[in-house]
Amino acid sequence: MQQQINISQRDLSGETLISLQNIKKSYGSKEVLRGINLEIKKGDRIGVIGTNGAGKSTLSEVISGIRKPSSGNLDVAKNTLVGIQFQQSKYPVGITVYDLIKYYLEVYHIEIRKSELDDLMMKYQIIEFKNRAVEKLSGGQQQRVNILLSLIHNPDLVIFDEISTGLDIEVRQEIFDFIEENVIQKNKSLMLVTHNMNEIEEMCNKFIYVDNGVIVEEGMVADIVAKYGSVQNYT
Ligand SMILES: Nc1ncnc2c1ncn2[C@@H]1O[C@H](COP(=O)(O)OP(=O)(O)OP(=O)(O)O)[C@@H](O)[C@H]1O
Repeated sequence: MQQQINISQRDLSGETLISLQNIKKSYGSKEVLRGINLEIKKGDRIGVIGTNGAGKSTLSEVISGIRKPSSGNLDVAKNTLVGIQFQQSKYPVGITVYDLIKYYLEVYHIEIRKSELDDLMMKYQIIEFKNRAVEKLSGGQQQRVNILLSLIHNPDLVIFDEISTGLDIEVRQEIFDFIEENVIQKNKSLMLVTHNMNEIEEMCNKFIYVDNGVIVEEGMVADIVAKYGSVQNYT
């Protein structure tokens, strides 16, 4: 049977950036998303919780537009820019950090002064290895590059998938401060896929709990904290 997929960029009502209705995604015969309904509004910071294999990364990839759903409706408000930091990234062999960043700047037509770019690379603590090939970096160094690239075009919605993997405490704090300043304080939207409940409490105002390809619970982080003392106690 032919499944119906509708993906459209259009004017959405109010503050809605992205709307998913009955989104399903299968890999072969395996149905990984089984009917997701979700509305992402301007300023929403949604923590995505769930067990391994629940479908969280697949959902992130569908929302970012990089993976096509098998069926359902995906509406994106006109001119919405999305950024995504993947859990695992592979770049062309031999390309340097600096050339990769310059490539992203060109693709998004972003004009930035050399001094600004140096400041940014300093903040992410990647300046010292900017001329090294990306595949030669450590996991944490690559993660810093991935996070920088997910935010470089100043997206309306940014999706982080296990953002803290490989980051030491000091770099993590720098990056979280940058996100606070450039995403949270600017009332932009974010989705944070994580197994770390403290991160959800720190960065998110909403949460969804994904189990076996469906959202089984959703609500406000403040309500969870009021009821259970912390998000940690809720899960
Ligand atoms: N490209 C793919 N081809 C086939 N199966 C896939 C593919 N990507 C993911 N899967 C399968 O889909 C299911 C959901 O995977 P997904 O990565 O979306 O879950 P997740 O909730 O993000 O898991 P985790 O917490 O372990 O990262 C898993 O069983 C996974 O093996």
